[in-house]
Amino acid sequence: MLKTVVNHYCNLSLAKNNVLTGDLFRLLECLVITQSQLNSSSSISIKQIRILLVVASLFMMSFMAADLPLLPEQLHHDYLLSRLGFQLPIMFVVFGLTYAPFYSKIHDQVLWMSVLLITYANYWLTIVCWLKMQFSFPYEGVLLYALFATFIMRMSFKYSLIYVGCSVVGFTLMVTILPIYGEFTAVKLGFVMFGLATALLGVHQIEKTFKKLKIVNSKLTILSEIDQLTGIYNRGTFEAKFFDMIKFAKRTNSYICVFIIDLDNFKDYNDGYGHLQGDEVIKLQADILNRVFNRESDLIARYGGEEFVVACINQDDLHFENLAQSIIHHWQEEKVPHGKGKGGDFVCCSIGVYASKANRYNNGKIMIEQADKALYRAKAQGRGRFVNGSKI
Ligand SMILES: Nc1nc2c(ncn2[C@@H]2O[C@H](COP(=O)(O)OP(=O)(O)OP(=O)(O)O)[C@@H](O)[C@H]2O)c(=O)[nH]1
Repeated sequence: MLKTVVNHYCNLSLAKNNVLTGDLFRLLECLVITQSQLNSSSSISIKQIRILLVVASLFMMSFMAADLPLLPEQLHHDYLLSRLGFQLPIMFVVFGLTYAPFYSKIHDQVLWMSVLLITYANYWLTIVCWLKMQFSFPYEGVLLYALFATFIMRMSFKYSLIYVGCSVVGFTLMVTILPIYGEFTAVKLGFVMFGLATALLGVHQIEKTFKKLKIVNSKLTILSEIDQLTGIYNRGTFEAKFFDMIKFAKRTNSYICVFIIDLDNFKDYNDGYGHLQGDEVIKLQADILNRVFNRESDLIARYGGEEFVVACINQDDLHFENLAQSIIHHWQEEKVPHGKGKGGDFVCCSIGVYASKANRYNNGKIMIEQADKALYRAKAQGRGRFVNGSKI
């Protein structure tokens, strides 16, 4: 793809027959476009912005080496003044601004203002070159700056529109008031307008695609993290978040409590009432857990089938048993009939609890194993109860 774009642009450059900045300019244009296409799916970081500013400054300096031998000597002073006295310092100022803590909030505004100033410094140079020596300074810089700012530096569509508008107005006034490009004025004006409009369209397309990607991405995240039946976390998400909880508990010397909750005689319930009705009971279990564990830090997940897991963090281990009792109590209040099975009259669950301070000997895996053993005991003791594994 890079090869196709380069070929296309090199052919264009030959056709245009503009000499001052030469093929280097065109090659950079190609790279700018290709790079933008490749990078369009991610947003730009402050570190990348700094690197790009350095790259842009280096390119600008290399253009000077290419441009100066082709310019009449009488224009060297103005050329250097525009590049070294104005354009480069603007880039240094932007570079410095990136260190401000609020920079990411003003990136778009800083970008469009600085690129517009650089563009107008180029217009000033073009006018001076014409007035002093009737020298037609090429217009490619206008396109190059626009492409760099919009695609590579990721100016938003709104600011790209403002920038392109201001840039086109300035260029149009300049080439219509002064006959810098003579009989080619209309062609060059058309080329600049078409080039900038293309850039604008490209930014619009990228932004649109980006928005769609974000929506799809958030949907995918929900699908991969959440259990579809109950709307609570799935096992994978629980394990990832539980790992973070353990680290936090170690740092703050807090207690962590793991509850493993399993519906009693659920096979019988399914056999008697059907799978769809069984699903409703599973949803109710999730609902009860949401009611009992309502702190932001509580982790509630469906561990698999009719088994659930909850992890919570606390400064002491006193109230964990109350929470387990509260789950049983909620089921007793719900009075969901279980008459068709060999279990009790109403649906209930068994719970294994394990509370401990997290440390080297008591990591997440061990805590879950201990809670699981406690659950096994609760089942063996007759179901519809909890067993505190930390007290065994
Ligand atoms: N309706 C429904 N049933 C499920 C789902 N996932 C697992 N099950 C059922 O849950 C039942 C679990 O049965 P068992 O593991 O034998 O346990 P149990 O009958 O609850 O007995 P105890 O755990 O010993 O009290 C099986 O019949 C599974 O088919 C689900 O998503 N929906």
